[in-house]
Parts: sequence; structure tokens; C-alpha cells
Amino acid sequence: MQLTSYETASEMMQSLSAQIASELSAAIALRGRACLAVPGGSTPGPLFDLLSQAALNWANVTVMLTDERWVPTDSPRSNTGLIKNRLLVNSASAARYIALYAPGLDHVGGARALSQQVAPNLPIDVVVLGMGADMHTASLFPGAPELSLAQDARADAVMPMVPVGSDLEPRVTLSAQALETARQTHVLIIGDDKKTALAQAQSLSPIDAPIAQFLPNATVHWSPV
Ligand SMILES: O=C(O)[C@H](O)[C@@H](O)[C@H](O)[C@H](O)COP(=O)(O)O
Repeated sequence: MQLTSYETASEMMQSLSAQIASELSAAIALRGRACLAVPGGSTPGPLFDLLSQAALNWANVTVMLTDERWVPTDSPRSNTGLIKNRLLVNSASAARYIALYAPGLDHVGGARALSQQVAPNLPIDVVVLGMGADMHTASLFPGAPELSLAQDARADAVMPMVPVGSDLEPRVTLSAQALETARQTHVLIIGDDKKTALAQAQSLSPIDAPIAQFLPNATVHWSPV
């Protein structure tokens, strides 16, 4: 794991956006196309604002979420809303987007159907992971009954998940295998509570701290505020 600390979130977002753009350009130069997976939540909005303006051949980039809340895409809880408003704009509006939501299906049937769409795009070239203070990443939640299935190397590309002990909605998540096989892994976190959680995760197993599985190959980007 490499930890890069920044003084401010703004400095961190600029640096990470430039790194991602360069990694996607390199993937396009090598293979003609690139796949980018990004988190939802409250942290990455400013990263998306910058990345959407990056000069690269977005028509050859497939964008997907690392995980999605199982709510209609016009819900304020939908990560797709965030992606459409802040990433798939400017130059990045030319990118192809695979939404991790299927109207008319529940999160279990939806995960099965979406796996067929996601699998041909693997491996991911660049994944950005968020992390909660409980050490979840994507929607791999500690304590969830579905966690070990999503962490099985034979899991479908997209798996259902219901966070435990909260009133959060059901979700779908990329499987641990789909996330772990990414060619470049960035973890993006802000604040002292997440730095403490990161340190704790390094000595725990992925069952207790799902982020732990991805740290050996990750660059972690952290700023205090
Ligand atoms: O849909 C989501 O909530 C996520 O993709 C999730 O994994 C997120 O990255 C972490 O929960 C951190 O969330 P914050 O950035 O809001 O702290």
C-alpha cells in the first residue's frame, strides 16, 4: 500500500484526477479502450468535476459505479444521479455508462442481470474506492450475510447486498474479485476518522474489514479536510 497525504482535499482531487486521466489514456493507447469504476457517496463529487474536463478520448471509456443503492435513478440516494450530474458532463459526456440499476427487478435479480453487462468489461483499468469509517468499501459491508458470497472468487461480477443494522436500502456491488483484479486501485478518503479506520483495517481480515483486501495493491489518497 502506498499512502499519499495532501494538505487539502482540493489539492488531492486535482492530483488524483490527473493520475486517473493519465492511466486511462495509457490503457486506451495499449488496448484501444478503458474501463473506469468509481464510488458514490459524499466524497468524490469534486473529483468528478475535474475528471469530467480531462482531455482524453472519452468515447473509448466505459464508466461504471463500484456499487449502487437499489433506488430509482432519479432518487437523491442514487449514485447514478451523482455520476450523471458531475462526471458524465463536459468532455466525459462522450463516455459509455453502465448503470448498476435495472428498473422492474429487485436487487437480487438485478445483480444477476447486470453481471452479464459488466463481465465483458472486466478487468477494470482504474478503480477508485471510497471507504466508510466501518471499513466497508463499495457495498461490501462487514457483518452483512451476503458478504462472504460477494468475496468468493467465483462470485458473479455484480452481487446483491443488504447493509446490516441500518435503515439503508438494499444495494448491489461489484464483487471483491471484480474490484481486486483492477489494474490500478486508488482509495480516496478524507478526515481523521477514516485515517484511523485505514490503520485499523491493515491488521484485520477482509471479513471484518472489507477494504483490507484491496490495500496491498492500492494507492491511498488522504487529506485531513
Ligand atoms: O454508495 C456509497 O455510499 C458508496 O459507494 C460507498 O462505498 C462510499 O464510497 C463509502 O460509504 C464512503 O462514503 P462517503 O464518501 O459518503 O463517506
